[in-house]
Amino acid sequence: MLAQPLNVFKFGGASLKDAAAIRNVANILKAYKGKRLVIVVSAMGKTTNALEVVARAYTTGDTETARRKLSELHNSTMTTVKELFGDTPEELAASLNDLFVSVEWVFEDEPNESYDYDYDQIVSLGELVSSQVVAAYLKHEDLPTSWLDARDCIITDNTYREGWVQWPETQSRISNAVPPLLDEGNFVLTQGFIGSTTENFTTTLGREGSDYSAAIFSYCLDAEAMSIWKDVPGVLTADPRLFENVSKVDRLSYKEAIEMTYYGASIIHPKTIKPLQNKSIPLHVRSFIDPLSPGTEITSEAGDTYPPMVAVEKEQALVNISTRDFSFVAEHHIRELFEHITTTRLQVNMMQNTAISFNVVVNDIDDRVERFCKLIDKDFKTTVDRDLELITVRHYTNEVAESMRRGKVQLLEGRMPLTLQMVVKEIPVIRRKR
Ligand SMILES: Nc1ncnc2c1ncn2[C@@H]1O[C@H](COP(=O)(O)OP(=O)(O)O)[C@@H](O)[C@H]1O
Ligand SMILES: N[C@@H](CC(=O)OP(=O)(O)O)C(=O)O
Repeated sequence: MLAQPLNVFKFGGASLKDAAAIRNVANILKAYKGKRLVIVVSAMGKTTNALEVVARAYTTGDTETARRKLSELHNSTMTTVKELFGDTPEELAASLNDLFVSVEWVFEDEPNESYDYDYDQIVSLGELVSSQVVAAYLKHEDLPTSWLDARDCIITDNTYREGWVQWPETQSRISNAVPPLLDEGNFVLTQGFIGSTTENFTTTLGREGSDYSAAIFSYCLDAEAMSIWKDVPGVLTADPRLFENVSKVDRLSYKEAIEMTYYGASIIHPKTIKPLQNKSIPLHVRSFIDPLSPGTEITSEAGDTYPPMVAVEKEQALVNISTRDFSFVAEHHIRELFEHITTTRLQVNMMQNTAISFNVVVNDIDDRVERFCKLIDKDFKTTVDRDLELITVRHYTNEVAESMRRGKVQLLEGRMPLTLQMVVKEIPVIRRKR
C-alpha cells in the first residue's frame, strides 16, 4: 500500500510568541489530526535575539549578565508553560530545566577560540525549548506527537552559524527516523534552525533558518507540500512594516521567490526555495491569524506577470576598493578580492567597477568588513560607508523607483531588465538653531 501524502508545516517565532499564540497553533493543527504531518518550530517570539545577547555576554567575559539573561529567559518560559497548562507538568519542567542547565555548564568553561562555535551551543537552546513546550502542549490537547531532535537528522559541516548541509547523510537519517514515527499515527515535531556535525557538535543554519530546515525535511521526505505559517496573509508586494498600500501576491514562481528572498524579502529564508524547486514541492505561505485563507502558493507553474515588488535589506556596507598604485582593477585583482570575500564570509549583494575601483555592497555582520579590509590592505585602499539600505525592486516602474528614492541619498544604482537595485542612506537632518 502506498504511504499517505505527507505535509511539512513550519511555525516561526511570531506564531509561538506567547501562550495564546501556541494555543492558536494547536487549534490550527486540530484540523489535521490523523494526517501525516511533520511540524518544524522556531524559538518562541524574539528568544533568539535574547540568546544572542547571552552568547555575546559570555564570550566577552561578562558571565554575570549571561547568567542573568538566561535566567530571565527560563522564568519567562515557565510563565508561558504555566499559562498554557494551568499547572506546570513535572516532566516538562524537568526537561526544560536540563536544557537551561546545559547552557549554564557552558559558562563554567572559558569561551572557545571560535565565537561562532559558542554561539551555536548557546543560541540553539531557543528551538530546543520551544519544541519541548509545543510538543507537550499538543499531547495535552489530544494530538499525539513525537518529539524529534533535529540534530540527529540534519547533518552539517562545521561552519558554525552557517552550517552547510551534508545532503546524503541528512537524507539517510531523515528517511530512517521520520516515517516510523508517522506510521504510529503521530505528528512529528522537530526544531528548525539547528543541526549537528557528524561529531555531534550543535550547529545552526543561519538566522531565520527554520524555513530552510522545513524545506530540508520536505525534500528528504518527498512531501506533498510545505506550508510556512506567518503573521501576514501571504507574500505581499513589500514588507508591510515598511510600506503602505501593499497587496498580496496569490501565486509566485520559484524563480521569482528566490530573487525576492535573496535580496532581503525576509518572509522566506533564501535557501528555502531550492530544495523545494528540485522536487517540485509547492510552498504555501499562510496566515496563522486567518488559517482558512489560501495565502500565497509558490510553484514552477505560476505565471510571469507580476506587480512591482520591493525588498529591503538593511545593515549594508558599501566597500569602495581601489588599487594603491592606480593600476586598473584587473581579473587577477578580482580573483584575489573574492578569495578574501569567501574566507571572511562576506555576502555580496551588489557590485560595480570602474577602471581603478571596485565597489561591493555586503551584509555588515560582526567585524567581517574590518577583517576583509585588513587582509587586502597591502595592495588596496578601502573606504567603507555603513548603515545603508539595499532596495531591490523587481518589475519596477519609474514611478515606484522614484518613490523609493524620496528622502534618501542614493550611492549606487544597478538596472537590469526586470530588476532595479539602489543603495541608499537617510538624508541627514540639519535643523536650524533657534
Ligand atoms: N514581501 C513580504 N511579504 C510579506 N511579509 C514580509 C515581506 N517582506 C518582509 N516581510 C515581513 O516578514 C514577516 C514574517 O516573517 P518572519 O518575521 O520571518 O516570521 P517568523 O519569524 O514568525 O517565521 C512579516 O511580519 C513581514 O513584516
Ligand atoms: N529562531 C531562529 C530561526 C528562525 O527561523 O526563526 P523565525 O522562524 O522566527 O524567523 C532565528 O530567529 O533566527
